[in-house]
Amino acid sequence: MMNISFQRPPDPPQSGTGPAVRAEHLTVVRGPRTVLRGLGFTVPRGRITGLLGPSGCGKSTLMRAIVGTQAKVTGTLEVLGRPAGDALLRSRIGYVTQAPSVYGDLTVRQNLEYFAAILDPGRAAAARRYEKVTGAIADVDLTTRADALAGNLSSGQRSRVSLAVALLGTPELLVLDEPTVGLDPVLRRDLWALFHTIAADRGATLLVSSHVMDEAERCHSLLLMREGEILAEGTPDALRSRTGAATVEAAFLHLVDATAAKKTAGKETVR
Ligand SMILES: Nc1ncnc2c1ncn2[C@@H]1O[C@H](COP(=O)(O)OP(=O)(O)OP(=O)(O)O)[C@@H](O)[C@H]1O
Repeated sequence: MMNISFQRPPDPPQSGTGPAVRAEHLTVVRGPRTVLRGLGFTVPRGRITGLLGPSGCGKSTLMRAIVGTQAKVTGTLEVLGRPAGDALLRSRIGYVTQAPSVYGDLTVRQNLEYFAAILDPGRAAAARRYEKVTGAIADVDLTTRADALAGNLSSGQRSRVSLAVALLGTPELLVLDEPTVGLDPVLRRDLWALFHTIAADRGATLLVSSHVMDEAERCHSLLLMREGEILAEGTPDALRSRTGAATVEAAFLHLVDATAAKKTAGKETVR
């Protein structure tokens, strides 16, 4: 278990200039479907932004577009001041997919050493790599399991190995696709505390997706998504007060109803 206690999100220092991510008229087509439709939003730097919405609404597709691995993206998508997918962004972004990308037949340390050698190759860098790997393992609280085979870890522990890999490059932007899915409440709390430590200590920007609305309260700002569209963006407090709702989940439902009513009214006017 990670040795960090959770507190209400402090405001970390802002780093860089301009938003970490800026989208305008962002559209993504997958197969025969338009999965994201004309999105416009920003992700502030140095903060934790939650990308929340029900399963299938397009969160993973949006994250893939941001990290530059999604085809058929049109519109404007700027990441850390450059066009998404720009080669210069590769070392500045850490991306953890839903399926932990670790080698089950290597130990935790060997997994990290493998990726560290890609990022920082050569004998001369061996001491630096050792320090980075040891630090990343400690960051995700897996020091006591460093010599365990990744294939023998729980799914939550494997997710944390993936996160440690993403931390190796000291990324400015960390994109985490549903990192807490399937974790017990204690691990979930500890992982969120780790996200806050990363944002506060490194000034990193975190974009974290979840389909669980109660994770909203752990974020500095939110993007609420549904059916390929952004319903709203802002702080949890702002979203609650804008909708008069007591919780972000209630605010989400309010926005869903309001959007549906607007669409119906639009259709009636067109007829
Ligand atoms: N390769 C594909 N071809 C066509 N449609 C796809 C493809 N992959 C995903 N989709 C569709 O795109 C939509 C968005 O999927 P996406 O994985 O981005 O959603 P999500 O919000 O991340 O879902 P979850 O929370 O379940 O991971 C879904 O309706 C899905 O069926």
